[in-house]
Amino acid sequence: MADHSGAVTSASRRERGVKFWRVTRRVCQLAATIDISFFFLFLFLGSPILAWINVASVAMYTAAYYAINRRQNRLAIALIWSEVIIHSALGTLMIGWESGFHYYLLMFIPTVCISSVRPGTIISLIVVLWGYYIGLDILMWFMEPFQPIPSGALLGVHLFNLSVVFAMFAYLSFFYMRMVVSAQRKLQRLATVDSLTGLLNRRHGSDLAENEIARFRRVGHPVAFMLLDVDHFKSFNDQFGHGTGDAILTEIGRLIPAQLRVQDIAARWGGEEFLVILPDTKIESALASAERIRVALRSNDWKQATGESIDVTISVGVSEVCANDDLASVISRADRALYRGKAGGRNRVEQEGELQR
Ligand SMILES: Nc1nc2c(ncn2[C@@H]2O[C@H](COP(=O)(O)OP(=O)(O)OP(=O)(O)O)[C@@H](O)[C@H]2O)c(=O)[nH]1
Repeated sequence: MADHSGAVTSASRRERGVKFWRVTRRVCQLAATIDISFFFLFLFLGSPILAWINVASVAMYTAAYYAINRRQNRLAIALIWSEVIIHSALGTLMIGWESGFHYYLLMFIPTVCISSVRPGTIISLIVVLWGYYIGLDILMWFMEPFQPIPSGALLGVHLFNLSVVFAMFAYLSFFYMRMVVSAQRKLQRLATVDSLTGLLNRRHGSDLAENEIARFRRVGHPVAFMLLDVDHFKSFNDQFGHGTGDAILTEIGRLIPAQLRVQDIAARWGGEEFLVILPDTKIESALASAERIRVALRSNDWKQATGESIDVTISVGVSEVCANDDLASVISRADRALYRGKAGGRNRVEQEGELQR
């Protein structure tokens, strides 16, 4: 089987990138809105310089927003970094460390970590940020702010800045958590599901089959197995092409579970071979299920599913787990029954040991 892991990794990286830029665009909108409210607040407080700094900030966030829309991502990042670095420094220098403008610098830590840059770059950026933050802190120990505002207003600005940074941290953490959970789900799906049929893949099917055999040993509830194989499948490939062959397998992946109970487990076992595990099922009921599947395939509208006027049939071998069975032995009995079905003319269900139909 071809190794698609490289393609999968780059696809998930691309998707992570798309989400990252979507969030960054939202952050630009939010930051611009906050800066507009700061403009009016500082005008009200009689600090026109600080008010006009916020106008410049709104312009930078708007430019960054449109840069992301035009996929000029480097420009967008440069604008956002510059805005936060300059604005937090100017706010601190003008009205003091207590203004809390420096908290915005801390936002870079999660932002840098969830962007797609290399670990070495992340560490360097965080070290530079740390130096800048500490430098600003030390500077403010030795100098008075250029344009102090009344202490009540200073407290208000401090609390507002602190709250915004809290909210942004929460938002980024939530976004990151959602990204991790969705990546985990995708990986789990890739590791357990057959991409063509949507059924479980062989490895996961084997694991669940082993579990059922272990459960049989523990509690003694019956477990039945079916091996299903498409008849003359090669001829469909040869006559109509691999695409039609794939469409047949996909349709079978839809038809088999439709005939099963929720607790039954269907897996793609090989190319055109499927395994069904029926927990709490004696062989008689398993034969009835197998027969239902056989009839459902036989009477399916294959023209609609594949675009070709074809008849698709399957042969099925059924076995039931007995004492001292392992996966190999119970599958091998189903396989022998399946082989008898093929030898007996195909399109039939066979039980281990004796002829069923
Ligand atoms: N289109 C398609 N073909 C597959 C896939 N996996 C396996 N095959 C083909 O399935 C065919 C299986 O052929 P055979 O093992 O000879 O079996 P058959 O033609 O079904 O004959 P019987 O089982 O004896 O009825 C081979 O030609 C494989 O190339 C797949 O994912 N897609």
